[in-house]
Amino acid sequence: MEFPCPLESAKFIAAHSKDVSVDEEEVRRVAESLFDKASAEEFGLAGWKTLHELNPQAASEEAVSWVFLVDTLNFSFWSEQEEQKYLVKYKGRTYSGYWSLCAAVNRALDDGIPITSASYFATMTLDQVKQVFRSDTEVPIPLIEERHRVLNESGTVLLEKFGGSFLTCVKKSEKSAQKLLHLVLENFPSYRDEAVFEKKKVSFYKRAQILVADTWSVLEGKGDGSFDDISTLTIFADYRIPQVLVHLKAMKYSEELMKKLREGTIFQSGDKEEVEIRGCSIWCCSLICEHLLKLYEKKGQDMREKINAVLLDYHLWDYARDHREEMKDTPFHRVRCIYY
Ligand SMILES: Nc1nc2c(c(CN[C@H]3C=C[C@H](O)[C@@H]3O)cn2[C@@H]2O[C@H](COP(=O)(O)O)[C@@H](O)[C@H]2O)c(=O)[nH]1
Repeated sequence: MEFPCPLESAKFIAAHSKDVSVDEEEVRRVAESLFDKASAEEFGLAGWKTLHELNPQAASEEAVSWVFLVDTLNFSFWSEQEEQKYLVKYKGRTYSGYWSLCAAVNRALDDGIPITSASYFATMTLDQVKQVFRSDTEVPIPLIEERHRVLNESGTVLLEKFGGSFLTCVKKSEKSAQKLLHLVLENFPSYRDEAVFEKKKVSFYKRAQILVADTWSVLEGKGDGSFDDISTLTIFADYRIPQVLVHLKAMKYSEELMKKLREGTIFQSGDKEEVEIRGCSIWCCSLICEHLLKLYEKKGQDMREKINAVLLDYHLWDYARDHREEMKDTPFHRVRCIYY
């Protein structure tokens, strides 16, 4: 099975894109604005645990299983109306979007449901999935049937090929992020996030790459998670990163695309506009990373251990979370799919 490289795909898409463009001047400005932040503690790997209370704080096999379960379901949390959305209350706080998924998982674990165990989610019924991911509003979690299907599929593969444990799959990657990425793509079909653009097969692999990144983070970059090639991953092309890149002016949409987005058009996975938005986002962030490293080099600092697409992505994603209000006039693209 052959898997296109997401970075090469992104370069090709950006070179042929009609409705989305990367502004090199603004990319440079964004890199400069990130310069001081990039050397701060919370920009680093430790932020994954210290900044987010719902993430596992351990680096155990159970914590790795939590990451696998969550990233298998890490897609499509946006709601048609901002005020009518899926929410989950957990330990006195109300969570939305991606964090509502994590809250529901932790709520299930507290209730004694072994939701992170492959032998459980391989044979979960639709009703059990509805119960575990029940909403605290009238709005259910989107794509519940697809979530049920990918849970059963992924759990079955884990049991059949990796003894029920994702850590076994991680160990087979022999501390290579690229090897783990390919093991995930070969074995778990729901992670094969690909499209055809200008007659060429292209890839984004958003969930597969974030699974590798979150595994690196939960293992704190140590032991089985000390991937020496982690910087070969790209950012994860979801629907928030493009929104924040446009907000920061590093990426631009044509008038007609902006109009469609403002109208709330729902695109299909693989549509030309969707592919251009996702490919240009990956390409734009690889340029921001490049500029950031150059800025540090000029200062005689080698930051290759500290700056990579994963940490830039985490930072931009958290930024988008913390700047919802300022970003409300910048639309995000809407696709209902299991890839992001
Ligand atoms: N590019 C990128 N996309 C990410 C994440 C995460 C969560 N990762 C965090 C978890 C632990 C670490 O601290 C990471 O920071 C979720 N998503 C995607 O966002 C969308 C949900 O957005 P909203 O509706 O606003 O919650 C949806 O497509 C989901 O798949 C990320 O990190 N990068």
